[in-house]
Amino acid sequence: MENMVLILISLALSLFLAYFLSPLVLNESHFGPAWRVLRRNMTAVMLHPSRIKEFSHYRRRAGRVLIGELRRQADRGEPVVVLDSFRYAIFSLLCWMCFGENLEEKTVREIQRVQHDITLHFNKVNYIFPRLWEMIGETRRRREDLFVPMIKARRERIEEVNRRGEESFQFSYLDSLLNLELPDEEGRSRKLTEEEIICLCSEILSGGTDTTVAVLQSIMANLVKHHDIQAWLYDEISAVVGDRETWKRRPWASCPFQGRDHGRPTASPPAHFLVSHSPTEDATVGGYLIPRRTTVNVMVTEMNWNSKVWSDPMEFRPERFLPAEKEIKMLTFGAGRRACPGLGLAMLHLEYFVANMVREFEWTAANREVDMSEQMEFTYVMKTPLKATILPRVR
Ligand code: HEM
Repeated sequence: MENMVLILISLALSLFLAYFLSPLVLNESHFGPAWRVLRRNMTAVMLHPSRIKEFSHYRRRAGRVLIGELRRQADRGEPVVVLDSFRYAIFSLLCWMCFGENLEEKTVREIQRVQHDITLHFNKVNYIFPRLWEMIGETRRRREDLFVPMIKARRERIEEVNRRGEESFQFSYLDSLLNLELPDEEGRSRKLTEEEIICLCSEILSGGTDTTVAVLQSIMANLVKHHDIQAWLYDEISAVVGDRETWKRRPWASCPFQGRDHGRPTASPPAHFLVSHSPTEDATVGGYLIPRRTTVNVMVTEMNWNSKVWSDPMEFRPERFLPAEKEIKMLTFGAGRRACPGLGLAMLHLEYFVANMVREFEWTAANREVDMSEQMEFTYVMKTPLKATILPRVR
């Protein structure tokens, strides 16, 4: 009887979540088999390494914004609290990549507020917030009010570019979505609706911001804590700066960023679980049968904390990721067909921002202890945001 009640409650909760959140996110079940076309568009068009290179001027601009903001805070002679500056820099960069225009700060901040509220609704759903439906409706309207004019303007801009035969036109994710043809059930093709485009742009903004920001803050906290490693990294950066090829030949310079398959130099990744997975056929893993359609939650943090897999798993020891030592023992970005498509971009952004911040400033702790304990928000974040004293380096 008790089991029956639990099953009914779970069912009701699932329907509730599906119904209430569907206006904000669209998943594989919304698109059916056409979802593969979208995934290909994201990995092979938007996030392909050659495309990522094209966004380098946005990266430089975001880097300047971040360093400028940190410098302003440091000039006041007070310790800097870095979280908001990190979040704004990463978010603006993703916004420019998504919408293709150098959006003004005011617009970026408005989009940031809407995206933040969407994330908040996800968290509040856990407590079945009474005004949830009303709030979701309101957030959805605000998001539409912001995104629809940008979509329209972009559509017109593309038409104008085609008419004039302009060549130098900066690609954006939005362009790829406006171009896309999805197969429908009758074998014809269709364009994406405005609502679908909004949700897909929103997905990349929320998927790429809090995750990267959580890792960025944790890397900087570790460099503040381990001054010797920061000094070593500074020497490496100074030796290779401006020379991407040399950087590539000196893999130890990238160690704090944990190579391709990792993502966080501390013991836990920003998501403690992957998104739930489910095998389409019976499978056997490590001698255990996983029946078809079982919900599988992969506890990635447990892997990182496992002392049978890692020696001193809680220690910050970037050298463990030197190529000679490196093995794939983590699933920070997931694996398989639903693995994170933003892996390459996230690693690049982390390298870029950390390298610039270490090159510009010497970082020391503002408090005696850097508290590395975590708490759950959209991702796992530092419970006490990093506060540091930064001194411009004399070059
Ligand atoms: C350090 C940064 C990041 C970490 C640790 C991270 C981690 C993850 C993880 C664990 C998943 C679920 C994978 C699975 O269940 O197998 C995921 C999915 C996803 N990530 Fe990331 N991510 C990061 C950055 C990014 C960036 C920069 C973007 C986009 C620009 C992005 C976009 C996405 C998207 C769209 C999905 C959903 C994929 C799907 O449902 O098929 N992520 N990420």
